[in-house]
Formats: sequence, C-alpha cells, structure tokens
Amino acid sequence: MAKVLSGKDVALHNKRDDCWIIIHGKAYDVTDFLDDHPGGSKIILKYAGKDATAEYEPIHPPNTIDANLPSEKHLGPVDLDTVEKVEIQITDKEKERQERFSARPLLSEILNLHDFESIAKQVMPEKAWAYYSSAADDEITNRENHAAYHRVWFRPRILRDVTEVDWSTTILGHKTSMPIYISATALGKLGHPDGELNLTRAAAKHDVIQMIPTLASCSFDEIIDAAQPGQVQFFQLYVNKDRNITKRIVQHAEQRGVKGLFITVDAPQLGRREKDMRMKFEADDPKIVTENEKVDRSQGAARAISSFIDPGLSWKDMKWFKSITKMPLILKGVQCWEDALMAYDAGLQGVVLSNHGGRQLDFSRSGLEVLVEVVDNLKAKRGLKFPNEKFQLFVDGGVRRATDVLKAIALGANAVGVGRPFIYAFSTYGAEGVDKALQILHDEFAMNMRLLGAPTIKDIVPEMVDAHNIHSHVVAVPGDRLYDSNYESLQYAKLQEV
Ligand SMILES: Cc1cc2c(cc1C)[n+](S(=O)(=O)[O-])c1c(=O)[nH]c(=O)nc-1n2C[C@H](O)[C@H](O)[C@H](O)COP(=O)(O)O
Repeated sequence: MAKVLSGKDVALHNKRDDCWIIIHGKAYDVTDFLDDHPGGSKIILKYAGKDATAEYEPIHPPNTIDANLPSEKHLGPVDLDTVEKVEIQITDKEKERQERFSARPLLSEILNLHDFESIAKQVMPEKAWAYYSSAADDEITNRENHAAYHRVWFRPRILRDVTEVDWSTTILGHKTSMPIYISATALGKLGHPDGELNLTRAAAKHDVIQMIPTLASCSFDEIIDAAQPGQVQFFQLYVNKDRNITKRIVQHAEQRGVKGLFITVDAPQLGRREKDMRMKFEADDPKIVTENEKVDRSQGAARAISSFIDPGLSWKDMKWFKSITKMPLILKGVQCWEDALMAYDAGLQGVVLSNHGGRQLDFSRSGLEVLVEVVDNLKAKRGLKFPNEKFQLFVDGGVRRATDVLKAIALGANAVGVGRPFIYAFSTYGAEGVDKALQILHDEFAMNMRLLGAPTIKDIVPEMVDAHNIHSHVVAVPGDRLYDSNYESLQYAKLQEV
C-alpha cells in the first residue's frame, strides 16, 4: 500500500528541476513532463508543490494523467487535510463577471436559442466563451452555417387538418421526441462544473439523443451511468494513433449500450481557432517563452487536448471498424457527395454532413448546402430515396431554430445535430437551461409544422421548400438581427450597467 504523503512532503518539490503536483488527492512527479505539456510549463509551475485540481479539472478529460504520465511518476495518495488551500486570486474583472452572472435574466425570460448565446457571451468565463464560440481562421464558415438556412424558403400548404401535430421520429431506428440530437462538443466543464451531465439529464427528460464526445470533461462511464434506463446515447470518436486504445474505447462503448459510433473524419488536425489561441497567450505572457519548450503551444486548449488524433485515418480503416464493433458506423464531417457515396459503398450506416461548427477548414460549405448535392447524386448514382432508413443523412452547424431543422428534413435529412446552443444553455443555467432550450424547440416545432401544413415529420417533403438559391453565396438575404449582433434587449442592456 503506497505511503500517504502529506502536503508538506509535496510542497518540498516545487522547482522546475523537481516538480510535484496534486490532482484529485494524488501526487504526481511532473518534472520530466513540464516541457512536453501542451499547455506549456508555466501553468504547471504555478502549482508546483501544490494542489492543481481546480485548474486541471475543466480542461482535461478524466484519464489524461493516466494516458500521459508513466506510472512510476504516480506517487500515490496525499492526505488533503495537510495540504495548504490554494488561494485563487479573484481579479476585479472576474468579480464583475460574477456580478453579471448573478444579474442574468430569469430562465422564464428566455424566448429562443439565440438568447442563451447572447447571455453566455456576457456572463461566461472568458476562456470558456473563447473555446466554445471560436471557429477557424476568419470564422466565415461558422457564419455561413447559419446563413445557408436563410437561402431556403418555405412553400407552406393550407387547409390541411393540423389539429394534431407530431414531430417525433426515429434516429438509427431509435424513437426520439424530435429530429434533433445533441452533438458532441468537448470540455463541458469549462462552462459548468457538471459538464456533459447537464446534457444527459435534459436529454433524458425530453427523450432526445445525446452524442457523447471523446473529449468530454466528464468520464465516459460517468455520462453513461447518469443516463436513465433505456436512454439512447451515441458516441463520437476521435481515432487514436494507437489503434489498441481506439479498439478498447469502441468495444467498451458498445458493452455500455451505446447505439451508434460517429467517427469524426474532418479533424486530422484541429483547426486554428484564434479566440481560443488568444486565450492561451493571455494566460501566459507570450514574450517570456521558456527556452526548451518542445510543444507547439500556439493552439490554445484545442491543440492541448488533441495531439493523440491520428491524421493517418483513411478508408482502409473502415473494414477494421466493422470487424471490431456491431454498432452502426456513421462518418461525422463529410463535406461532398463523393465521400458520402464512398461511405454508402463501404457499407456504412450514414454520414453527418458537417464542418465541425466552422472550427476546422474555413470556407467549407454548410452541411445544408452539401445535403442538397448528396441527395441529388446518391439518387442519380445509386437510386436511393431520402430520407433513407438504411443510409441516414444528418446535418449540423448553425441550427438555431426548428425552421432550420424542418428545411433540412424537407431536403432529405433524417435529423440534425445541434452543438453550441446547448453548451450556452448549460453554461448559463445548468441542466435546466438545456431543458428550457429543448422545450423552446418543441414549441417552435408545434407552431412551424402547423403553419407549414405538415401534421407529421413524414409530411415534410421537398416540395415544401424552395432551395434553388442554396448554392449561390451572394444572394441578398434580410439581415439576421438575432444571430449577427446577439440579441440586445433592455434586460441584457441592464447587464452592461452591472
Ligand atoms: C462548439 C463545439 C463544437 C465541437 C467541439 C467543441 C465545441 C465547443 N468539439 S472540439 O472541441 O473537438 O472541436 C468537437 C469534438 O470533440 N468532436 C466532434 O466531432 N465535433 C466537435 N464539435 C463540433 C460539433 O459536434 C458540431 O459539429 C457543431 O457544434 C455544430 O455546429 P453548432 O455548434 O453551430 O451547432
């Protein structure tokens, strides 16, 4: 049984050439790791000989230490009663933020998903806002994702009995209350101490499917254990260079009852997300770059957590995936009809037409625009009809309204993924915020389907939309006040005065 260390024992090792830290009540010798740390050595040295748990927790998925630090550096348990509490300095800026947070609007005043974003921008910790809101380069694709929906118009039908409307559907054969799933977004604890568990709880309440991210802040088993009996969850996979690790993760997910494996294929390297990168430099003064740092620290949190992803992933791996799991295999991040056709021919069960929320290759087209070409070409070349149960099409990116979802459904999608709105909802109001966001979507579906003249999802057909402008990126569309300038109402203006 390892000796229990005292806080004093650990405090003796507080130098660059002899550096121990405490995480979750255990001590680790990180001396040799300092210059390999993707987040740089300074942030670790700040906690040399101390308890670094509070700083470590939001950024690092749970098994990060075990995966990166050799076992001989694991020094064993520490008696936390003997550890000096780390005084976290609260700056004036942070004090003002906390005051804005407590003055935020009541949940009952939130009317749409844009409201969550507008409030989050004003009350979230800067690092969290930077990581969640950032997109690649000039963020053109991030804006195009939403703008594309403004190039599709409805052709509603009248005098149809819409007393009862039903927007429930199935996704990969699993019943769900709406054609929306909660898409995989990393580092949930940056925004809220319960992280991804907020999504699990609200998804259970609304019978909506959650896609669990590889890079969740909560552990995979924590998220699975928090689900209700029968709650359907998918898993988003970043493929590890070490295929044995990937095989273990995939087979464990299947054993735990995950119902779909979404392999992310648009991130052989994570995009340059400059708001996130700027945060990195703010945390450490870029002028004092420690001479022997070996890690490229310019990519902010994103790069810090993703160096394991295999840029060598290719079509030849698909056979291997089919050999290690029976779960339906979906490629997440397909961006042209040719690759969707190859996924169909490879015998996979579907694709997510997505550009990762604009966080990867800037000037990628929106999932909605790609959907139109995929449907056209798979119909012409393989005689497929859509929506298709055997080869499902999903779209994500920029979806903020039920009308966005209904346009995608009319154009052939089985369902739509939503990311940021749910992050902003739980970062500002916890699981209740996500619950409210889902309730808003239910209300919007009820109204929009009645006005469209569509009693059920099956009644939403291509003839209900006019998408002929989808490929022309210069069409003048009315300004999108709620999305572009983040909704400013008297209530939010009040936040400014705090
Ligand atoms: C907003 C966001 C998106 C991330 C995301 C993190 C955030 C904060 N992360 S990331 O850190 O690596 O970029 C993931 C991820 O873990 N894996 C993944 O497949 N997609 C990731 N995505 C993309 C996500 O699954 C959806 O494709 C995207 O969010 C849809 O766009 P909206 O946010 O506009 O709904």
